[in-house]
Amino acid sequence: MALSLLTPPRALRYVSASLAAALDRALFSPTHAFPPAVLIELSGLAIAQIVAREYPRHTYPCVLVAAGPGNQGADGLAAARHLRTWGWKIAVWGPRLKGDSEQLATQLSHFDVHFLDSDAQAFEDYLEHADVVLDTLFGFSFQGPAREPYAEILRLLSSESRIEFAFRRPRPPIVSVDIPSGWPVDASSSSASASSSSSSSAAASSDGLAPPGCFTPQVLISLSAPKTGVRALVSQPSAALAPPQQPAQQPRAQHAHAQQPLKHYLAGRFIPPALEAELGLALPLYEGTQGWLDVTGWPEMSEEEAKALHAEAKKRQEELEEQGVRDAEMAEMQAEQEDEEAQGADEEEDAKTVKADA
Ligand SMILES: NC(=O)C1=CN([C@@H]2O[C@H](COP(=O)(O)OP(=O)(O)OC[C@H]3O[C@@H](n4cnc5c(N)ncnc54)[C@H](O)[C@@H]3O)[C@@H](O)[C@H]2O)[C@H](O)CC1
Repeated sequence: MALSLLTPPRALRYVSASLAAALDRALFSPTHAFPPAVLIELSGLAIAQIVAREYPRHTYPCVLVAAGPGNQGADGLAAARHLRTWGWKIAVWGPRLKGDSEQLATQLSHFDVHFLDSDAQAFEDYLEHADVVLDTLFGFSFQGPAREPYAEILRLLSSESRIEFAFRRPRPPIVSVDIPSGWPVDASSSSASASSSSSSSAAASSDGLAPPGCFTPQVLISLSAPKTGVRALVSQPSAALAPPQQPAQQPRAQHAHAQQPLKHYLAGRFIPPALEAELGLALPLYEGTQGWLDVTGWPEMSEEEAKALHAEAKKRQEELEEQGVRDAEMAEMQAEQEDEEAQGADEEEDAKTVKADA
């Protein structure tokens, strides 16, 4: 099959948790030299832009950010800072922030952000005020089942656990990053085979997509590449019917989130081409200057397409490297030629001076 990298298929290649972790390690390594804080900022900016696009401030003025203990929590805090500077009201629930997250929390403390107490009750109380929940609890390093205090937050977010609050405002829509928190990061092609990673005694979710005891988000933002654990969620038939480029803008009070088709975005436009080729990621092309891409309804890439893209990416990389070597050789030859010319001019000048002196 003849495929050109200029027109990659509108299809997605899923990665396992171990491949996602290998990608992170490579990006952070001296070879690629990305400090985690830089990638967290880039991810945070894209996440904030997507939240702003899907949930405009006039209708969804208050965002509750659930920040986990790892880098995903830091992504959420970076997004929170951007959203705050753009005018959203922000509350953060994040009981164990360390490293980059601690620094981001310090930054946020100067932006009039409301930090909730670390108990689950504080989170539950604030759910009544929030218009959107940004779920940045766990990313690809999650290994279920969730431990407290996170397990209780996941229970609060799962629709079935909200029945007792039916007389209150409906649960706000949830934006999840990489993997809805609580879901297994690695899964086969069917949601039925996804093992419970949260409350093992909970019933299956009402939409049949989420593993038992887990919630289904309205928006999913995959960073770098979608993880195998979201296959079933992303490929649900209603997702394919979602009109592209149309944000979900119903007022919060009427937000029938359970019926909303999932919006799926890809962000993380920072993967060096050589690394993409090396890991066989077969990433789609981003548009213009945007750091995110709406991939709602995109099907899974076939093995054949992935192999063809991988081969082409490798070939292109080799060509770039060869071109680089040729450019370097040309530059060296040019520099040598200039040196020789300069030396010749000096000798000519010296000869003239000697002649004049004589
Ligand atoms: N290349 C990229 O796309 C980038 C993605 N980024 C984001 O980073 C996360 C992955 O970050 P990492 O720190 O490796 O892991 P997590 O955020 O998933 O959290 C690990 C953290 O959670 C604890 N933990 C794990 N399982 C449990 C559990 N069952 N109960 C309680 N706690 C648990 C664990 O101990 C750690 O403390 C990725 O998803 C992206 O969101 C970066 O921005 C960089 C680039």
